[in-house]
Amino acid sequence: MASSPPAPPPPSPPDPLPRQQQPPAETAWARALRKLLPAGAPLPDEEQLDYSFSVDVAGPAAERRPPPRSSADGPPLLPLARHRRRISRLLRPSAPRRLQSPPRCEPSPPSSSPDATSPASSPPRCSSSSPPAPPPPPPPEEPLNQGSKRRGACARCGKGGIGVGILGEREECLACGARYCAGCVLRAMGSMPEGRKCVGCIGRPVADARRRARLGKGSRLLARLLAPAEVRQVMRAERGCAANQVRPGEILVNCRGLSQGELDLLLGCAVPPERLAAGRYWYDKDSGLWGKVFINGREITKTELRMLKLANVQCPRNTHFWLYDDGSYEEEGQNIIKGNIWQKASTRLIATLFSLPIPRGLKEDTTLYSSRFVPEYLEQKKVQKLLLVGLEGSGSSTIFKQAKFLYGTEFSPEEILNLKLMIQSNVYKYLSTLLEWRECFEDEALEEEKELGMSNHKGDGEPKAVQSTSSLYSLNQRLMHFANWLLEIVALGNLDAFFPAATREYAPIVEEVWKDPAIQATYKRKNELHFLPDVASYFLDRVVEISSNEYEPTETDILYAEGVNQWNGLSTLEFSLDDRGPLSDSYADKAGNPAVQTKYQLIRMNSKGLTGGFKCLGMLEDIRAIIFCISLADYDQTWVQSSGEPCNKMIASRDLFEDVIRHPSFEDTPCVLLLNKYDAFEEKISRVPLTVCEWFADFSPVRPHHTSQTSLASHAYYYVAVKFKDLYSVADGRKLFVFQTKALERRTVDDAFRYIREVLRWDDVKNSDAGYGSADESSYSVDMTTSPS
Ligand SMILES: Nc1nc2c(ncn2[C@@H]2O[C@H](COP(=O)(O)OP(=O)(O)OP(=O)(O)O)[C@@H](O)[C@H]2O)c(=O)[nH]1
Ligand SMILES: [Mg+2]
Repeated sequence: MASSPPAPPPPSPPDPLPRQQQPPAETAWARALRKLLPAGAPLPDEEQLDYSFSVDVAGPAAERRPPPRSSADGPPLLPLARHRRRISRLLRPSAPRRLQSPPRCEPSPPSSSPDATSPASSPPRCSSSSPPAPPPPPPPEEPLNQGSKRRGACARCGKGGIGVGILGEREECLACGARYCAGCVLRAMGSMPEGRKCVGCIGRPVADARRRARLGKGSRLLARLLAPAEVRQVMRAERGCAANQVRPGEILVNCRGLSQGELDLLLGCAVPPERLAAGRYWYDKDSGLWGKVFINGREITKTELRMLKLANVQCPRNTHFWLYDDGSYEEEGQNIIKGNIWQKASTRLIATLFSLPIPRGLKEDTTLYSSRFVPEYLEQKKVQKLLLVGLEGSGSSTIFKQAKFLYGTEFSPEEILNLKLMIQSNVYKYLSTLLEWRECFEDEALEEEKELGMSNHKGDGEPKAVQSTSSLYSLNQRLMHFANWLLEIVALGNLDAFFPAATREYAPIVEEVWKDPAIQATYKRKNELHFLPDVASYFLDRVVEISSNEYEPTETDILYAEGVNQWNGLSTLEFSLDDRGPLSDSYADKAGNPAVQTKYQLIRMNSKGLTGGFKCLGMLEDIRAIIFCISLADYDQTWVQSSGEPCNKMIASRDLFEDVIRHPSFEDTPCVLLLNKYDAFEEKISRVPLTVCEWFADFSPVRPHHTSQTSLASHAYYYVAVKFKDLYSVADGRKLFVFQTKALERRTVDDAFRYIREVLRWDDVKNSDAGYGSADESSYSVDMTTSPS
């Protein structure tokens, strides 16, 4: 898909003929019939015509989609962008009331009558204020003469089809494989209660493996025809409906078909296989591995291969391994143990993330390691593992990257390439956020103008002035085309399929959109734009440069890029803090003995990796400290929970924090809370009161007149820190260590790690019963101004 993206501006469906320009129906029938009959033969009466055969008529498209209406008539009938705009509004609690006024286009509930753009059985669509009368519901339609049609022809209307886009796209029935053009797909598939199936195929299974792989994945054609919310509904139905699930007899395990009970058991287990497809499987009871695949004489799956690569197992093609139940492996017949795939905790963690099984009791049976080869884990005893977590956008990856820069580990070419690709595709995410907000602001401006016009004409008896259709936030038509196309791709979650492969091609138009006065006016209101990171303009300003093939991210680019790698789940970094970097030369601490170098392993896990009941956390052994990162500037931001409900982002962070610290694996693990983005917090606090976050509702600083912004920020910072400390200690009197960072400033990150080192020393002393910890805990705070205790 990425290799052949559509050229911008995206093809819009060809404008249908206005009703009055259509040829009369009789003429069209007559012309079509004349082609079929011998020359000179008389035409039969209309009553004798067989209406079921397909005729290539230019007119019907006009019935499906009415001609574009002028603004005076009201909004167009199916403006996908309007749906998106409402989503943005949902996420914008501070939206002015007038924005909540009756939307111009509401998705109607499934039972409501359809509008003129769709047949009666099509999914709920946009209703207009005065929809034309709906056509009678069409009978279920079977694909016509499929066999006799040309390859790629529409199964309903024959060759060309009506409304086929420039791309000539087709939508395929998942059950029978009949393909329909844009003009016919909704007629042939109706309301798609089981997803993309002809009406006649409803209830039939999806047997073909290729089609099964497409279940629940959107298509461009559908995105053009339906609103994003409708597409999501269809995709949900496609994935979830009973008829589309794999049948037990189709799953052959060790040559035997499963029973319904066995299948239920499989799907209901703790780690059910995702996208289970029909086929022959094997299951190896000893190793716990299963798949279609050659370990212990069997070929392994792609995911397992990926996992083995991450575990640094060299897997050249056609190599045959023998894997023992303790995880050690050798090449078949060689009798030399090459390693142990479960040896590293990180491998076990990765396996969990991939939902792969891990042999039980491995932890207890330490003799397993020593019996075969010299264990690396003995080395790990010296390594202090630090788990770095935080909600998305909190700055944890920036802290991780700063540590990498600070403590001397270079980014590998592969990592840099990953970052490059990430930067390139992020530009499109930033632009799409701006485009969504532009729509909101445009509507807001037009509504305001309308209200103003109405109040000006109140009582003067004059007819209402014609409402303007453009505002400061309006884009020209060409850029609008691109904007709509981009937003549709984003709404479908298909962005990664298009970008960054297509970035070079689109860079000039992205630059044009970014520089357009409408987008610049939108960006000026960046304080209102949720989901737009501060770094958006930094990258958008250089979109042409960063989209080129030759682009090499600079150190600042790497730092500003959101994330560590594309996969962005788990990253590890080993370092030694006592190694003096250039920044720490001036550091006052001379107490540490440079000869004793403690090694640290920083394990950064993003919040997505924490999903699934936090089971991954249990896989992490010997975590010496948790570093939880929170963005202070999030107190007025909105976050969308996994349930789809919007909530305050600080509260979402608090909930994640609680989940992590209350995890049984970390009962005795010290925790350091990094309150990050203090720079942004300082700038924001005088503009937006801290009390907008309901958790901070009782924040009432004593504010003498001369109180500066800085001291207000520091008051607020202490208040937030104490809130978290109270939360932490409430259960069992544990002490939370808090430190303030501005992750973009390297020195603050260096200070944070040195503070963490002090915390670990304090914890060691406390645990060794030397009475050190009880003496004076706060003496281990590096700086009272940053570390409230
Ligand atoms: N102003 C400011 N911006 C920061 C700070 N720390 C990080 N950022 C920016 O905030 C954005 C998000 O930071 P990340 O480090 O990617 O956040 P994260 O926690 O890793 O988020 P995910 O990678 O999405 O899980 C990036 O654009 C950073 O450049 C800070 O201290 N101040
Ligand atoms: Mg990030």
